[in-house]
Amino acid sequence: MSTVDGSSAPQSPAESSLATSIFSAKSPADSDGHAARAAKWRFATQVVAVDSSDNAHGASSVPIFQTATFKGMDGQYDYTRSGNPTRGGLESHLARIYSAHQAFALSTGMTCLDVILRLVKPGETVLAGDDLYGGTNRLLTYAKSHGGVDVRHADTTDVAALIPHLGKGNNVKMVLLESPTNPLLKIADIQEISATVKAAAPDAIIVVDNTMLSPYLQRPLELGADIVYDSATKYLSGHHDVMAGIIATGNPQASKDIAWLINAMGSGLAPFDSFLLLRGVKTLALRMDKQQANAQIVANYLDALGFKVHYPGLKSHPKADIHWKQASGAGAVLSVLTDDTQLSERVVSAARLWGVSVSFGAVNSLISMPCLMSHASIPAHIRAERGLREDLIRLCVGIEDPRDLLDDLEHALIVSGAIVPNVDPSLLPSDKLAEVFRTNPGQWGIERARFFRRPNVEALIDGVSRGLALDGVKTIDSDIVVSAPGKVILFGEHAVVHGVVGEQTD
Ligand SMILES: N[C@@H](CCSC[C@H](N)C(=O)O)C(=O)O
Repeated sequence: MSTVDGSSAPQSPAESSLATSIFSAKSPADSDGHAARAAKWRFATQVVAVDSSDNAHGASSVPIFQTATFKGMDGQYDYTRSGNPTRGGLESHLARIYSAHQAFALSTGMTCLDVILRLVKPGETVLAGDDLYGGTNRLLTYAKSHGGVDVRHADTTDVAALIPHLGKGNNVKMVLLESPTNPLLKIADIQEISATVKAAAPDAIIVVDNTMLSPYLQRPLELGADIVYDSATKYLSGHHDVMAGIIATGNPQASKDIAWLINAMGSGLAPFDSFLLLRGVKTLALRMDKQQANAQIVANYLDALGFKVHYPGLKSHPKADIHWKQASGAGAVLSVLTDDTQLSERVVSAARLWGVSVSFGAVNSLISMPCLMSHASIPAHIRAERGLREDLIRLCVGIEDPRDLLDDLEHALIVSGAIVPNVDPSLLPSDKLAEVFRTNPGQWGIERARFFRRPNVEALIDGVSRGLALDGVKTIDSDIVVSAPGKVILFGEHAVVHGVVGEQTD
């Protein structure tokens, strides 16, 4: 048969019986045991293998049904607030990767928490951790002041600390956990807490905010949680180009309640955002592997310099054993203390490749000061009570070349005065130390300085890539009092920096 241009080349797709057999757009028949084999696919395969068969034309990507309404009275869909095929395709995919009874896509992580908190009635109690995201704390505070819910906070790294709150009189209806926590990377034993709570308060719901690790690294539904939620703005989407949240439920009752609330409240994710999120989810495993390898390198580097680093991938983490019992990776968020708030502000303002921004989980690395940004909504006296220090810096590691990340971070540490390169004060008589600072214009406002011999970055990277834990280089702390002419002005959540930071003179 000749084609439009007169050539005799066969049409594509070929007009043959083959088109009705092996090229069928429908998913392969189960007669060949495909479903059983697919059930064994590993996570990195599952996230990519999106079932897009539920569409009229066999589109290999789930189509965007950018519509608010659907015609007729007896179809599967009538109104996108109640359901939409694009969002449905995303939710079916997410239910598979969470191994959930059902999954729901919402507009943000906080929308997820708002929906979940509505399962708690006035007079009932929510027991939450004492290190948790600022927005979570804000919403819990509102539920208490305006919803009549009794909200209590306890140290979830210590299961025994929860028990006094679980007595019948306390009417605990929900226990809300993060692990690792944002931003102190504290670890809660999800399985032990679930078992302890269910024994003391059988009707209580265990809810886990799993945003810091995603279902790739931690699966709370398999550890006893009833409901898991993620800010999908973070690792699930991975590119900071969509706001979204995911609720995954572990049982039919939770699914029924959550589905009812989302429809009633209209908090379902829009069709185009559902398409963007589904697109991002496909590379979750690939991105997270690279991001957490980079995070381990950065954590080892800062640990080697003698900084106090919070990261479950470090042997020094107090609850690393609990973490590795329930998670398969350390994640890509770490936090570090400089012992000096103004010094931390200078470090953050001197970073260039590390973007000064809230949020985490994207392919580009971010640096922030939680007390001024993501956790600014927690009152200062409560931050202090909870050990959330003003000088804390949070690092959210992306997929860049780790050498560039370390170069940029080290530059910021040097020009801010946090570290002094290649100076070993044990070789200098004490009266020479002040001279060292006077000749290093970046050494402004430092009450303490760390001297270090720069770790061998290539060895550091090679070590992490070969799974070796590197011992840190020795550092020497010296207490030096130096005048502090530098100024850094920060407004609210964003570091708006005005300051003059001297150039490092070699
Ligand atoms: N202005 C926002 C700050 C968002 S913080 C986002 C993310 N959860 C993080 O931890 O960085 C607010 O006030 O919530």
